[in-house]
Amino acid sequence: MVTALGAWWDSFRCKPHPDPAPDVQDSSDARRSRVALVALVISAALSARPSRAEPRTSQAAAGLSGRMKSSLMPLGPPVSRDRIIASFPKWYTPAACLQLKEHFHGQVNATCQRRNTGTVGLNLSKVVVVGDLYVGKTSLIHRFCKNVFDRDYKATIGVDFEIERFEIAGIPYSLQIWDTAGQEKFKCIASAYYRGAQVIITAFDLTDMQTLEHTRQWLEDALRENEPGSCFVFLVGTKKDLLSGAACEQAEVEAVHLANEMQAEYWSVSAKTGENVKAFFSRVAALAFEQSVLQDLERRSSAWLQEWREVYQRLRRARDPPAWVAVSWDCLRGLHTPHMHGQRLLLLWRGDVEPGSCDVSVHPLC
Ligand SMILES: Nc1nc2c(ncn2[C@@H]2O[C@H](COP(=O)(O)OP(=O)(O)OP(=O)(O)O)[C@@H](O)[C@H]2O)c(=O)[nH]1
Repeated sequence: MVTALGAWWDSFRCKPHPDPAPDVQDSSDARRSRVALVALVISAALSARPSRAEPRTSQAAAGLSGRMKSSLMPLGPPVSRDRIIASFPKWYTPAACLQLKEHFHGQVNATCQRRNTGTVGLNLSKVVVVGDLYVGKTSLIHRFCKNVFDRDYKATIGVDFEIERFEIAGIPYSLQIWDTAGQEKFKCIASAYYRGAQVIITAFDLTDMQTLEHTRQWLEDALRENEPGSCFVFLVGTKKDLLSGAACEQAEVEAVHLANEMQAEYWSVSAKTGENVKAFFSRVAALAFEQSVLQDLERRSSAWLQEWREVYQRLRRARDPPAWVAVSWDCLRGLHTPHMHGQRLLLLWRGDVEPGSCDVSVHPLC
């Protein structure tokens, strides 16, 4: 049935429809003669089929069944426990943070619970770490990704990157973390990798306030390669373990001031002791994830609205409106809109549900 609907939809979309005659019996007649109610039955096939990979149990995943869930799960081992983010990680200081919310956006929560996140452009965010040489960029990344600390300095040549997997609100998500060289002679190589960053981390050494000043230039260079307003910016003071509490607080006052100027979120960390490192990257991941989901929802909602408008216009003009119309799965969410009342039709099939992964049937009730 799905194939038949798909074929019909192709013909409905591709072939020109006759223009409406002035006295054409349009959908209002259809409305009078037959109010069609449609019931969708999405069959138990959803839950009956075995999943490809058993996901890690999490709150959001627990209520979901079978095929749809598994199609969103990555292949490979489950993410480690400390990469599972169920609630929104907190800021370091409210004096310089990107947002004060303690929960995921309502729409993001709802989308994740339905497992209705898209797949394109959502599963991975690019993070670029910049700053002077020797401030501790590589050490910060290695502490987080490998849980190691090397006291010997080895300069980064050009760039390097790590991919770190998370599960956020039940959805698999990864950060691609780019470590760039701080040495001037490698700057032109590194800057070629700034493009497409969703997050820019500007690092400085808390024991060397000159490196804080230089973060302005690093940020400017990184932003130049990206769309205005498209990146989250973090300012990170490293080597916290080398300062007394009072000295750290003093350095932070200056750093927070600059962070506000840069519209950045501020964090103090130590790669040596690991202090704040996980919390920091969890915050980065959660903010990037939330933004990706919201952007994806926006993209998709404009796509389905466009599609629905097109279908609706054609139906209004059609001499002999079809009994069934195939529209995208996302259009289902528009069914309760006033546009739909009295339409004798409906729907359902969308390309990104795997063919055969669920049975969908439509029952006109009267
Ligand atoms: N005590 C202490 N030392 C640190 C910390 N982070 C980094 N270091 C040391 O600082 C030095 C420089 O660290 P790197 O991570 O290599 O610095 P980098 O910013 O990546 O340097 P480039 O690759 O040249 O840009 C190394 O000797 C590290 O061991 C820290 O949190 N505490």
